[in-house]
Amino acid sequence: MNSASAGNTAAKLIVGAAIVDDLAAPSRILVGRRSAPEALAGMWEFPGGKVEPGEEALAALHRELLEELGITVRAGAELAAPGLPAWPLAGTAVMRVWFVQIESGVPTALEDHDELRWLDLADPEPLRALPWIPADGPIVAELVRLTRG
Ligand SMILES: Nc1nc2c([nH]c(=O)n2[C@H]2C[C@H](O)[C@@H](COP(=O)(O)OP(=O)(O)OP(=O)(O)O)O2)c(=O)[nH]1
Repeated sequence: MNSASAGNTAAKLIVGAAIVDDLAAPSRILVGRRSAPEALAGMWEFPGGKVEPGEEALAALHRELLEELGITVRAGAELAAPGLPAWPLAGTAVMRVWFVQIESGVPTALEDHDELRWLDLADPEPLRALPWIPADGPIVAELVRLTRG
């Protein structure tokens, strides 16, 4: 069993994507506003979703991005939680996040989102100011720290 599937046995594993314009020199990120369920509607997130039983984390990320946004991506480094195997979310859920770059497709809100937005990483205030799912706050802070240069 590898570390990705091991993480799935202890807690519900979610995967998310920090979709950047260029993995080598990220200057913009694409974020999504949830349309469902009702409790999360209107909040912004890293597109992604639940890892299915027996599924590898990165395979789940590719599947979710194709289903939700109609894109294929190249995955880069993990946006890791310092000192933790994954970012804690509400309840027992945890999330692993990877930087990805679009390989094909035009991102479109096909399901789970009602708005997608590209935001500048060099001017992170509008990014920070979005009403994120509360658990994502520390992830956004780490994203800004890593990409600000
Ligand atoms: N995708 C995503 N989910 C997040 C983030 N932050 C956060 O707390 N979550 C939570 C919200 C949900 O409770 C859970 C992800 O579930 P989901 O509804 O996106 O999963 P899914 O697409 O597989 O949905 P489904 O099969 O249950 O319909 O993780 C985030 O940044 N991205």
